[in-house]
Amino acid sequence: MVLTMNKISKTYKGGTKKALDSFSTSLTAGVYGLLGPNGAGKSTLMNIITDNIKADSGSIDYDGSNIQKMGKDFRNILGYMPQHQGLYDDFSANRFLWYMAALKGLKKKLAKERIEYVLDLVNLRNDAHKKLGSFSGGMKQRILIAQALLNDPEILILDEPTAGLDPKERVHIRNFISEVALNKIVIFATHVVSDIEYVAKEVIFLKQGKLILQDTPSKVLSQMENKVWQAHIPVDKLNELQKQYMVSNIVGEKNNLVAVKIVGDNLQSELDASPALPTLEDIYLYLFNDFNKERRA
Ligand SMILES: Nc1ncnc2c1ncn2[C@@H]1O[C@H](COP(=O)(O)OP(=O)(O)OP(=O)(O)O)[C@@H](O)[C@H]1O
Repeated sequence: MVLTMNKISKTYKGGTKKALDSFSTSLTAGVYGLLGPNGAGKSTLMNIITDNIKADSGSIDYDGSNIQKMGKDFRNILGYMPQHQGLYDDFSANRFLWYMAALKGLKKKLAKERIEYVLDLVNLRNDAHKKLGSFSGGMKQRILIAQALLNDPEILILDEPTAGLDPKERVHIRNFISEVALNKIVIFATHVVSDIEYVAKEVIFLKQGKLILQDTPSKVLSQMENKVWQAHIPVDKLNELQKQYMVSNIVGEKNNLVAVKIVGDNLQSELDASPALPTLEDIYLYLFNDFNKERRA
């Protein structure tokens, strides 16, 4: 089970910059967290893998076969949960899944089995006859993941599956994703770094269409030593500090002091700071904030 992307590039009609710029990687079973700010190219990449849009150049192979040539055979092993999927509010969950199963071309007997299976998997069996319009945000996300799993895909693509969820639902969904990922390639695109910190086998950072870093969370964290610092400063210096540095965390302390976590290069002497343990979120800020660019310039 290997999905290989070879130098994929895409510029939209009328666009001046590349939405994807020679993107290459190789994915095997497990969860890949796809991280990047708005406009980094995440949706473009997912739309190219799912064949919703065509790349200008480059190719994608699955187990050595070109996915364009595989055609329907590739679509049959793909599950996709798009970011903005219109839900049919008047449909019951059950009817929605039957409808999606028909679109995927599942035969009636198999569709019945799979619908029962996915309803159990996402813990919505008892709500299957309720209208989607009455579902909570978390239930809606779960039914959308369920439809992506109807064909038991080998490749599962999830575009912001935890958007708009409360912390409990969020933990529930991500645990569920790591469970189903045991024998699937899962691409999990998100802005919420903490969602993938604990479930991703590898994290892929995408910036302006380019892959800038891909590694296991622990290796990414270890590469970022000496980029995250902590200092204790008087509270009245906080505003000034935030104008000059990327402050990732602030905690009030006694005696008008605040403990701050700051992300950036060589801050030890400048700020009388000591090294702090980085989180993936700190690394995201380091890679995507403009403070470092300005400071390096
Ligand atoms: N249909 C389109 N036509 C023209 N430009 C587009 C189109 N879709 C995306 N773009 C541009 O391509 C670039 C990549 O966009 P893309 O939607 O892939 O990013 P993203 O990482 O998914 O962003 P977000 O997190 O906001 O969903 C952006 O500069 C965007 O403006």
